[in-house]
Amino acid sequence: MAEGEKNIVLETQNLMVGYYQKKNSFPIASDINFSLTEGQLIGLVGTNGIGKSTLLRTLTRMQPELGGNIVLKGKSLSDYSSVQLATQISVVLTEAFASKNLTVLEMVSLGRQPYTNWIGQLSEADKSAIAEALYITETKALSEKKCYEISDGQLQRVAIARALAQDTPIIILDEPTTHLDLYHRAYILKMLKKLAIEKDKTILFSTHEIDLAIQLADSMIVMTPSKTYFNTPCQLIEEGTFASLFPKETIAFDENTGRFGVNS
Ligand SMILES: Nc1ncnc2c1ncn2[C@@H]1O[C@H](COP(=O)(O)OP(=O)(O)OP(=O)(O)O)[C@@H](O)[C@H]1O
Repeated sequence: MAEGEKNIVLETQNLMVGYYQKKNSFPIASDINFSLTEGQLIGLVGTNGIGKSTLLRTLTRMQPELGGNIVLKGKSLSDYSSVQLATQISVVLTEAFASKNLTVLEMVSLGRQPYTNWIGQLSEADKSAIAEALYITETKALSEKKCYEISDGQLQRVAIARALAQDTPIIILDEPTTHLDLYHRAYILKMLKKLAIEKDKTILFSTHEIDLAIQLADSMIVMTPSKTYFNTPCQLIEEGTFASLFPKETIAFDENTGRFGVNS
C-alpha cells in the first residue's frame, strides 16, 4: 500500500435497498457503489423519503439488501455473527430509546455490551471507555439523571456517547444533529470529524445539514431519484450534483460558497 493510502473498511457493490411487503420487494434505490476508508467522515444527503434511513439500516443489517453486496473489511456483511458485527459497527438512530428509565450512565454503559462478560461486569477498560465517551460528548454532568429527565438534544448526545463507548472502527449515525441547537450541531459534527482523524474511525452520518456536511465531510453520498453519487464535496460541486438536488425556483446552490440559499 502506498504511503498515505487508507484501508477500505466498508464497501457496496451495485447495492439495491428497499423493503419487502407480503413477499414482494419494493426497491427504493439501486446501483449504490461506494468505498469508505478508515479515518474518513462521510455525509449522506438527499431529500425527504429518498431512502437515507433505508440505506443506513441495510448497511447495519437491520434490514436485508434487495440486491448487490455489502463488504465489511473484505468479508460479506452476512458472514458476520451479531457479536462480531457489534464490535465493528455502532449505530445511532433517531428513534427513541427502548428504555428511558435507565440513567445516562447506564445507557452509555450498554455500549460496552459486546465486550462485557456474561454477568455484564465492567472492567477497568470498560469504565475508561465510558468515561471518555461521556467527556467527549459533554454529558458527564448528566450521568445520574434518568433518560426521561433530559432534553431531546441531550438525549441525542447520550446516544452518540453510547456509540463511542462501543469503540468500533465504524460509526453510523442517522441524523445525529436533529434536535440540536446551532452550537451543538456544529460541535457534534466537528467532534465526529476529530474522531475520524485522531482515532482513524470511519464515520458515516445522514443529515439535512448539507452546508455543514460540505464543509466538514471528506466524502459524500448524495441520493437523488435517478442516481446515488459518491465523491468528495469539491468534486460533487464541480459536477453540479448539489445544484440539481432541489427545484431551482425555490432553492439555489452557490458553487462559490458551497451553500444553499432561498430564491425569493
Ligand atoms: N417498511 C416499509 N414499508 C413501506 N414503506 C417504506 C418502508 N420502509 C421505507 N419505506 C418508504 O421508503 C421511502 C424511503 O424512506 P427513508 O426513511 O429511508 O427516507 P429518508 O431519506 O431517510 O427520509 P427523511 O429524510 O424524511 O428521514 C419512503 O417513501 C418510505 O415511506
